Amino acid sequence: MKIAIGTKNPTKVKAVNDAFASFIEAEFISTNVPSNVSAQPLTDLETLTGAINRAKNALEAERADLGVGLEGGLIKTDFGYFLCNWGAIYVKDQQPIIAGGARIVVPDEIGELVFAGRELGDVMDIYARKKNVRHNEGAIGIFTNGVVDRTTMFKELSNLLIGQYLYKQNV
Ligand SMILES: O=P(O)(O)OP(=O)(O)OP(=O)(O)OC[C@H]1O[C@@H](n2cnc3c(O)ncnc32)[C@H](O)[C@@H]1O
Ligand SMILES: [Mg+2]
Repeated sequence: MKIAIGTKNPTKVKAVNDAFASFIEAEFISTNVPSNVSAQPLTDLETLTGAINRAKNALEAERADLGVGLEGGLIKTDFGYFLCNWGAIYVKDQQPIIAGGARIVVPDEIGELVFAGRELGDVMDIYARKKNVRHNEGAIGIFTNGVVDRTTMFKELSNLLIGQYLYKQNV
């Protein structure tokens, strides 16, 4: 089976490889495809739509059997700004399989900059005085003191995806 992952971000690619390879034998290809939503999604619906679009676009771009999309966003609630993450598996002519990832609060100053138009990845680099946080521990890694990094978070999300995929194979 050929699996196309709609990103070149190493945290996402490693997460999907690690999670899926425990359960199915496949050739994994990572491919840069559009999410067809903004670079910085600001609602759950926009983030989820980005994940589904990436999965579908990856499948089509690579003529794969299965496409995977993972998307990160930031949402505003009455209790502050939260990281949000969504993922999708797309198989041709089937309803996408979807799953949500971890969400934690980030400081208001971060949320305000992102809602004013900045990308979270760029804001995090300035805030943490680091380079390329998005390809490493991620905002989630910074704000959990390294306990849960971006790869670990996306791996758990990928487990929710592959688990549902396997369940559906048997019904
Ligand atoms: O190459 P892609 O797959 O697009 O990877 P990305 O790091 O840009 O990730 P997303 O597009 O899924 O995330 C949307 C935006 O939110 C940022 N972002 C989301 N979660 C993050 C995190 O945990 N740490 C740092 N930046 C994050 C990210 O850098 C983008 O600006
Ligand atoms: Mg991006």
